[in-house]
Amino acid sequence: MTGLNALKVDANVVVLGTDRVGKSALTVRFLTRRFIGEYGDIESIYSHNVIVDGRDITFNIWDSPYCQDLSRETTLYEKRVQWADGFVLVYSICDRASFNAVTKLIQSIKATKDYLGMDKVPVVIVGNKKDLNHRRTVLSEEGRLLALTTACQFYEVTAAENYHSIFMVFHGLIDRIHASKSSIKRPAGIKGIVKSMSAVFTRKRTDSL
Ligand SMILES: Nc1nc2c(ncn2[C@@H]2O[C@H](COP(=O)(O)OP(=O)(O)OP(=O)(O)O)[C@@H](O)[C@H]2O)c(=O)[nH]1
Repeated sequence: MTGLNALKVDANVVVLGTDRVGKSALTVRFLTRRFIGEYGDIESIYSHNVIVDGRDITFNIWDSPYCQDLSRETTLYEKRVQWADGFVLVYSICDRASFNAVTKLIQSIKATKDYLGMDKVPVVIVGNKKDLNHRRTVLSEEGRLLALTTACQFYEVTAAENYHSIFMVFHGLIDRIHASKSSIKRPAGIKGIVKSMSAVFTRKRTDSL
């Protein structure tokens, strides 16, 4: 059973970014492989099951609208940070302000995690709307540098045109979530305590022979 459980991964992912950067487009593209032009202002949590390399992965994806004043919605914001195993932070390559907002979000996620005494959380930075290269105001190098200095992953994508790169975003994140979950040492349950106690006594008995 342990072997089977090791192949099951549950991942809570929060998608954040300023308005109109393509958060819903990206989420829906990953869930359905489709691009639907307009999505409305709905805050939703989607559940999506995929099997990759024999691993059964359940993504719970929280697509949430942006609130400029993070302090105004502190409780909800903290709730998201507590709930999340990982973040997808989206900006548009044609919108400098959305890129600056991602920089602020990284700092505020880190600060909230520290404040709540929680472990570091995996973050993927996504520059969307790569198809609008002629209107680009944020260089790829800037995204890459931000990721490098904040220990995040980085992708540039076009949610409007491409499924594969969106797939890479979520699967890159799941690998990191999996790694960070397996590195957390869980406190031994009662079974673990009984096991280690009996190991000590068995050793003693053998030692005294
Ligand atoms: N050209 C282009 N347009 C895109 C792309 N992704 C999304 N869009 C468009 O950008 C607009 C905003 O997309 P949404 O997915 O609604 O963005 P959002 O971040 O969820 O927006 P809010 O609901 O305001 O938070 C829509 O008109 C989309 O059709 C892309 O890769 N390329």
